[in-house]
Amino acid sequence: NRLLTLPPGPTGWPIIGNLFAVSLDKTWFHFAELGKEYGDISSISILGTRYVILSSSKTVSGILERQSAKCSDRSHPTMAGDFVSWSSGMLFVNYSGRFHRYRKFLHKMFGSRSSTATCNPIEEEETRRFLSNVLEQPDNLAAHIRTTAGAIILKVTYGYTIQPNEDPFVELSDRAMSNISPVTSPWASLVDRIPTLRCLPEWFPGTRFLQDAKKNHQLAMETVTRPHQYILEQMAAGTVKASFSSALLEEGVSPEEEDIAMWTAINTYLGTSTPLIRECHHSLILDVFSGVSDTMVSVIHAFFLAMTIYPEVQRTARAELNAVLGTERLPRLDDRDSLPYINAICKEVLRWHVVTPLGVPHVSTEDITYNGFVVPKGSYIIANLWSILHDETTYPDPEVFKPERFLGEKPQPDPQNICFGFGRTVCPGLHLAQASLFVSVAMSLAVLDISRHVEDGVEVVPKFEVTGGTISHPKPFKCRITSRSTNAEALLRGQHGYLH
Ligand code: HEM
Repeated sequence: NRLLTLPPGPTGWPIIGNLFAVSLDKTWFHFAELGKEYGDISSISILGTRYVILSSSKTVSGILERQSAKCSDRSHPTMAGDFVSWSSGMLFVNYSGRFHRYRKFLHKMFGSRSSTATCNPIEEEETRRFLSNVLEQPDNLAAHIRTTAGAIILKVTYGYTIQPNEDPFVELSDRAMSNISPVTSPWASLVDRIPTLRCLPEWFPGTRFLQDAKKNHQLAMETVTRPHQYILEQMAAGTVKASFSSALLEEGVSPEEEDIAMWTAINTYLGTSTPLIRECHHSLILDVFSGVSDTMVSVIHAFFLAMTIYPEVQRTARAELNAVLGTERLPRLDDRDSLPYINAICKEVLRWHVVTPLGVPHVSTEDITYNGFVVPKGSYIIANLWSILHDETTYPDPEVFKPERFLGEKPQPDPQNICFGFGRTVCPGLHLAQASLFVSVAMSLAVLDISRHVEDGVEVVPKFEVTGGTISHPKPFKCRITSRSTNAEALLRGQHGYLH
């Protein structure tokens, strides 16, 4: 149709297009500017690839949701996928039969609030352990958050309890992820563009990264197969604990399904920690799985930051906890429906600090038309979640942490419908993530007092600053954490029969 045009955007140079026009750091701010200048659907081109940026709920719903069948593919980076051997990873498989089976398995286990309910005791137990550790060593908050996120997901996925120090599985995945340099090297982008370069001989100058990639292959495969082996051994010995993997394998699966189950499990474990996602700009940096960049770690950290900056929110939350639960027990996941203010805090954390500000790019498998524009086949479609969740017409004073915006007669739109992505690739872990966040927030508020760090007798209000990258984290900040009351601490330690 001759009337259709590409979504508007800045004029680029021949061949390189807008290569040097896109800011690498916190690209979502730059894309938000594009949205203001060119409208809620805009586009740029880099080295022949078109990136279409959606900056409103309307465009996201019109394209990623209503035309989901045409735009649920992912990128297929040669280096990370074929070479370093993550090609079976969920974020790399094409929108195909294998992808559907991953989603089917994940949906079965985590597809609804009730199906994730089997994980509730794990979430509660690990959160109690987290709180005890924080009270013992409050200055190590960041490390405790990271350990807990890993502990929960390993137990949920494999029924495995991590060892307090130097756990072999954690160590293995950390090693695999930190060895990912061949994928992040600038050379990787060249191999992605010109896959035949992978055939260069080892003696060829500058090909060291190819050898490093080969070494990483072994490590990557071990990371995928070792936890799976652990489950099989536990099953054979009759000591297996209920988990995502055991539930799939105990049904009796064909070898092909077993392979899919193994990869689905690793997607859950590592994918939670950090989806391996392609950034959309020049150096084609891949933000990789690593304990450092982790969705749950990022959101729980943001909660502690918000409580430090906004003490009045803590006071209101405690009043609700006291009124609903009294002082005789700690909150549980069962209490979710009776604690509206705590739920509003969870929503506001997800809106205020957007963990994946640009989501995960979708790739179109055919031309898509929308509102007089054409999104050509093969385009990367990026939803600017940050722009949508910080749009001041939807969320007045977007930079202010205000849980009240989700209460009352006219609540503002629920950010959970945005921050987990859209369409057929919407985050399959969203129910698990919501449960984890609720239990951390409610139990932390019941047990801890989070206050500001005092320097020379003056309280320091931390700034809300975040890192760039596919998964954005709050920058390190100082806070003071103490026990809220001896009663709360006693409840945590089980003196009222709550701890088993
Ligand atoms: C606050 C926590 C989390 C946030 C903000 C988040 C966000 C996202 C987003 C935006 C996507 C891309 C959706 C799209 O294609 O539009 C995604 C995908 C994904 N998430 Fe999450 N996520 C979180 C927690 C989790 C958890 C707990 C799990 C594990 C069960 C998980 C597993 C995955 C997987 C496997 C994908 C890839 C889905 C696919 O390609 O089909 N995430 N997540």
